Amino acid sequence: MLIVTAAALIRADGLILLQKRPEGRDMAGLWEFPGGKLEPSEQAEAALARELDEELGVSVDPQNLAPTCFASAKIRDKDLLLLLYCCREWQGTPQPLEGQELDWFAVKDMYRLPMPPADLPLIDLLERILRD
Ligand SMILES: Nc1nc2c([nH]c(=O)n2[C@@H]2O[C@H](COP(=O)(O)OP(=O)(O)OP(=O)(O)O)[C@@H](O)[C@H]2O)c(=O)[nH]1
Repeated sequence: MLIVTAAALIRADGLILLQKRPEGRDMAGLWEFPGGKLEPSEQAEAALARELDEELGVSVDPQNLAPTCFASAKIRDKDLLLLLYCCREWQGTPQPLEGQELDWFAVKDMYRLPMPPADLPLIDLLERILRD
């Protein structure tokens, strides 16, 4: 089972940061939430804070990562568990440190973006959670 943590970084105006997977990588061209796989015996929030630092150069206190929703999917015969956290407080301005494109989106605009199949149920859940 592959466990992946991902973050919806939510700006004061409500827009959420997504990154576009660069050419040459698996699922290139798809927009995804920043994050990545857990390393062996790594704690989930610590892993996500590490990924956000590596990918975007932002510093996040794991306490500011709010568990929000999850999705499970099969990717090339591997079972993936995708854990989505919301985060409204971080230090630094997100930078595309891995050659990815970055942009901010309203949740309702994510439906028309090409995203990994595992993310589709997350958008729906996220929209409902942020509305309530
Ligand atoms: N970060 C992130 N990964 C996602 C999302 N949706 C989704 O299916 N994934 C998948 O979860 C896995 C995350 O792995 P990763 O980012 O650590 O690794 P990678 O495939 O980019 O590269 P790597 O294996 O060389 O480290 C990838 O297979 C990715 O396609 C998402 O919204 N955010």
